[in-house]
Amino acid sequence: MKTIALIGCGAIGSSVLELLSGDARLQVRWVLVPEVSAAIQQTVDRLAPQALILPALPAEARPDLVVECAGHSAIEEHVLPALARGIPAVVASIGALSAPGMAERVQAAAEAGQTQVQLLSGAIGGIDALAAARVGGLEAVVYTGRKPPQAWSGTPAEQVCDLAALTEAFCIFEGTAREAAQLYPKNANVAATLSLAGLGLDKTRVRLFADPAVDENVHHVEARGAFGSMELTMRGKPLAANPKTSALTVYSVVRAVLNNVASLAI
Ligand SMILES: NC(=O)C1=CN([C@@H]2O[C@H](COP(=O)(O)OP(=O)(O)OC[C@H]3O[C@@H](n4cnc5c(N)ncnc54)[C@H](OP(=O)(O)O)[C@@H]3O)[C@@H](O)[C@H]2O)C=CC1
Ligand SMILES: O=C([O-])CC(=O)C(=O)O
Repeated sequence: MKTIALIGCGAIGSSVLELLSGDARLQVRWVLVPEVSAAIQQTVDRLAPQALILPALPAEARPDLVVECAGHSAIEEHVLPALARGIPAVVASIGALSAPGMAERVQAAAEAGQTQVQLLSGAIGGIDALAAARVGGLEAVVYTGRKPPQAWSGTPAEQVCDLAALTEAFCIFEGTAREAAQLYPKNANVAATLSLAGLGLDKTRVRLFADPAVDENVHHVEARGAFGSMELTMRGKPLAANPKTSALTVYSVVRAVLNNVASLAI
């Protein structure tokens, strides 16, 4: 049986616990969160009663896999130390790698621990195709993210428009994937993922829209290069517990965990 340390127990983490509970091939033994709320305690009691809820992984703990679904700060706080100790990790908060030097630090920690960090595809598809296309050479990758106005609450979008009063789509951001990931840490992880798979954080063009006409998180990707071209639209249903986050992100985390314990991985 493989043991897991889950980092974060919010909209994604609690749904991941739900979907993994009862699988005899694995056990979530640690849930790492800054503070234990009553809601988290109840969720863990119900879905992973054997798990310890802690602010950090104890020095003697040795999970087979660390699963991050917490937020950008969790990379520095939990993922880097785990990798350096030789514990493999799967990561959802990919935008964290847009901070200066962070992608290099993550790689160096995995090398020091002789292990591997897997950047999850999360809410977007086509990462396999884009990463393969990069081998032949890419010319352009453009990402457009479109979410309902309330998904942008508490973000810098509030400084450029009145979200509640929008009657048509409003472009809240245009720039590079690096800038998008820094400005919108809870909404532009997909932009970072596409750029790390493809043309890089500084050459991937990004536009973000608050759009009252949509009730899904719509991700559109256009890429061209030596391979030919691709165009992809994902219409992700948001999680009820967090409208910023698409349900597919949960399934992507679960897929990665199950691939770790399966005899046949896909
Ligand atoms: N790759 C992708 O496609 C996507 C990636 N994401 C990433 O996943 C993250 C989580 O999303 P979601 O579950 O919807 O967010 P929520 O806000 O619902 O949950 C976040 C959880 O993580 C905890 N947390 C925050 N910071 C830390 C930390 N440093 N260490 C441990 N736990 C921490 C929070 O605790 P508390 O409430 O006490 O702060 C909370 O339990 C997003 O912030 C984003 O970075 C999200 C969507 C798509
Ligand atoms: O879940 C989504 O639709 C995408 C998202 O929040 C992100 O890219 O950070």
